[in-house]
Amino acid sequence: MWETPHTFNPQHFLDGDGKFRKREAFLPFSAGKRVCLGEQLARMELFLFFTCLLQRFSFSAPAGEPPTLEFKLGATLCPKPYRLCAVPR
Ligand code: HEM
Repeated sequence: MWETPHTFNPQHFLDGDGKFRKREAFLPFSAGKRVCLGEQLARMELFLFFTCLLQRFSFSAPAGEPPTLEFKLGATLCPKPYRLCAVPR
């Protein structure tokens, strides 16, 4: 389904021209009868939340602490604790 499932790879969502492409395998809000009723609200909130943050801060990994895709297994796959630098722009 995903070309490189264990790697951070934005190309999963980009076509040959670098434009966004929708992938049927991406189902954060589920599908069918039990699809999330709050999807549209959540999408608007996420857009506003991350736009505000990205307009105000530059984010980066602390020196010598590269980001990792390791996770804790539970009801969902939860990222392990990590540190992030948020520098006002
Ligand atoms: C990033 C935010 C959200 C994600 C990733 C998300 C994801 C999901 C998923 C995967 C389901 C299906 C669960 C299942 O299969 O049983 C679900 C169901 C549901 N979600 Fe969300 N959700 C989000 C935000 C919201 C918000 C903001 C609301 C309401 C204001 C909401 C209301 C609901 C309701 C009512 C259901 C049950 C639908 C049903 O079973 O008929 N969700 N959500």
